[in-house]
Amino acid sequence: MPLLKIDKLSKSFGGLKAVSNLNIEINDGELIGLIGPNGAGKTTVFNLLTGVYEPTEGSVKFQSKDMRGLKPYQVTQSGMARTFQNIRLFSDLTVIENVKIAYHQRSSYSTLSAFLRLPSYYAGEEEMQRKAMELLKIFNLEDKAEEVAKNLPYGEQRRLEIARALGTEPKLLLLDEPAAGMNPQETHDLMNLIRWIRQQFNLAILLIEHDMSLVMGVCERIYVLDYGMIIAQGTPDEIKNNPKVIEAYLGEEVV
Ligand SMILES: Nc1ncnc2c1ncn2[C@@H]1O[C@H](COP(=O)(O)OP(=O)(O)OP(=O)(O)O)[C@@H](O)[C@H]1O
Repeated sequence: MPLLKIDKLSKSFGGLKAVSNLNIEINDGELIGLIGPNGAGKTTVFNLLTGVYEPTEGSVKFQSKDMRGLKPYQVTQSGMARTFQNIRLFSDLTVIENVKIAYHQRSSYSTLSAFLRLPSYYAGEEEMQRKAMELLKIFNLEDKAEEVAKNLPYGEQRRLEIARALGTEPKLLLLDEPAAGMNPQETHDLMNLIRWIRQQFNLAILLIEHDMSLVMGVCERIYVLDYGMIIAQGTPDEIKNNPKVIEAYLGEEVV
């Protein structure tokens, strides 16, 4: 069984079919791209996967489990984490608190032990602090641990958002335009980071991105959406040379 199986998924908003008859499969550890013009339906796919929207039709199976009706926090607990096109951090909390919240979503100690401040609560807290610091080190943010998130430069906020998503220990990470607003050097560093994360954390990644150097550089397979429908899928080379994709999205200059 694939890690994720999207089967004939559709979503309508009134008369608009934002996603139409979508079929996608992702296996363990794959790095997959989802590209297409503005308004093609890419973020809607993420919202369908993460329980923000209910599908109009079709199904999503993740680790063989039917995801229908799950709330976003239940989707996170089941092992799928995401970042957002417009960064969504807890902007008034510190950097480390942002990551610890993610671990709390997965915490092993009970609410009762937290309430009663039992030893298991303190052990859990210490463990979380340690793990959160480790993550911050990986993302080169350990010196910023006690800074308020909103005071970080843009590129660091993006990295923190990815770190926080990883704190929930996902098997599938959904990245929505992680390179948006980054300069070429930051985008290049992000490319290496994405590759490294996949290996280090042993997870699959589904990446929405308009920066073609990033998508073509890291993805093994790419799905192309246009008007809510998949118009092509294949390796980066196949996608670059697909006439339908060139016409709908890439233009002549990429070829
Ligand atoms: N909650 C909503 N209500 C009504 N229409 C919506 C809603 N969410 C998305 N849409 C519409 O669905 C279509 C797909 O939008 P979506 O944001 O998924 O596209 P996208 O491919 O992510 O675009 P972009 O690359 O610009 O982020 C658009 O026409 C959008 O206006």
